[in-house]
Amino acid sequence: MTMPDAATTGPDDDRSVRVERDGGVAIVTIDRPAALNALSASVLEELEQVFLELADATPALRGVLLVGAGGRAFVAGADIRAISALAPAEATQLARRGHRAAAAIEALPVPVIACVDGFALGGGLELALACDLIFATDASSFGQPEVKLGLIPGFGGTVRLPRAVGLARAKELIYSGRRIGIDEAVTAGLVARRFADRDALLAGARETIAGIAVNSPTAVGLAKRVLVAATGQPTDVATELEIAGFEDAFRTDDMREGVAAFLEKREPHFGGA
Ligand SMILES: CCCCCCCCCCCCC[C@H](O)CC(=O)SCCNC(=O)CCNC(=O)[C@H](O)C(C)(C)COP(=O)(O)OP(=O)(O)OC[C@H]1O[C@@H](n2cnc3c(N)ncnc32)[C@H](O)[C@@H]1OP(=O)(O)O
Repeated sequence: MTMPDAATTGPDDDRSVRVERDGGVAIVTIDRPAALNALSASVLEELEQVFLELADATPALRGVLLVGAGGRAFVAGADIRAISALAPAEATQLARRGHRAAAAIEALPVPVIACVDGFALGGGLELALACDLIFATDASSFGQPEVKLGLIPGFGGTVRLPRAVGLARAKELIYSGRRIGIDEAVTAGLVARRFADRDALLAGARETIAGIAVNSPTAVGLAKRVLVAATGQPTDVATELEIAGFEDAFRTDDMREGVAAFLEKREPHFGGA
């Protein structure tokens, strides 16, 4: 898939996942508003491909905003119509496809911000949890309602939701399947920043990426690699992962530049190598 820029995507574009580049920021839009951006097999495949290809755009790429089209939902879950036709083995295959898309997001060495405006449910919340940060508008709601369909989360919710909100709250949300609003989502630590509306949300997400982009791209990428790999691991395993990342930082030109700039009392100029 070639990486289209804003000029090559338009209303008649049949992609379910669109990518627009704006300087160092990529905006990835899931565009199935008639189904509240529900995740189909092709959306999952496109998401994985998009994020794998964005890896080739670094270090010029400094951050990604993941958004849902239509103004009512980020993503309202896996496509229930499609799920109804699945055999168990097919469901497993598609869940693995979803996990691959999440892995591609976590492997991208730049911050990915899920910009939620509306519903983030089931696979939609799980997709947001694979991102580095969840920012949301006051109109947003979140939940893992799979048990209401006789299912369980199949896209990492039982792995990442406890890490975000703690095991007890994750259990209550997954067992009850209830939706929570923005107040509870912020209190629970699920949402990092809230905004009055979509414009403020996207502006705030860009501001956060700009604030990170002044730092060494290699250091930010190494920090993400360690945080993704180490979280949830036993302490001895996690500390070894951090030590390996710390050692890798000493092999970078950015580290030399950062230390030299401090000692020479000047601003660093990081090349991302
Ligand atoms: C072969 C392809 C397979 C693709 C599937 C991929 C599976 C693998 C992916 C990884 C595994 C994911 C595992 C995940 O954990 C499982 C799930 O996500 S299960 C789904 C969880 N989500 C939900 O249960 C939410 C369902 N939606 C609702 O509850 C409501 O729609 C709402 C969000 C509360 C909004 O309600 P309303 O405002 O009343 O709006 P409508 O209900 O009328 O919705 C408008 C329109 O959108 C359609 N729609 C909404 N959600 C989905 C959905 N999840 N899948 C498909 N379609 C959806 C809804 O049917 C309406 O359409 P219309 O009737 O107008 O045609």
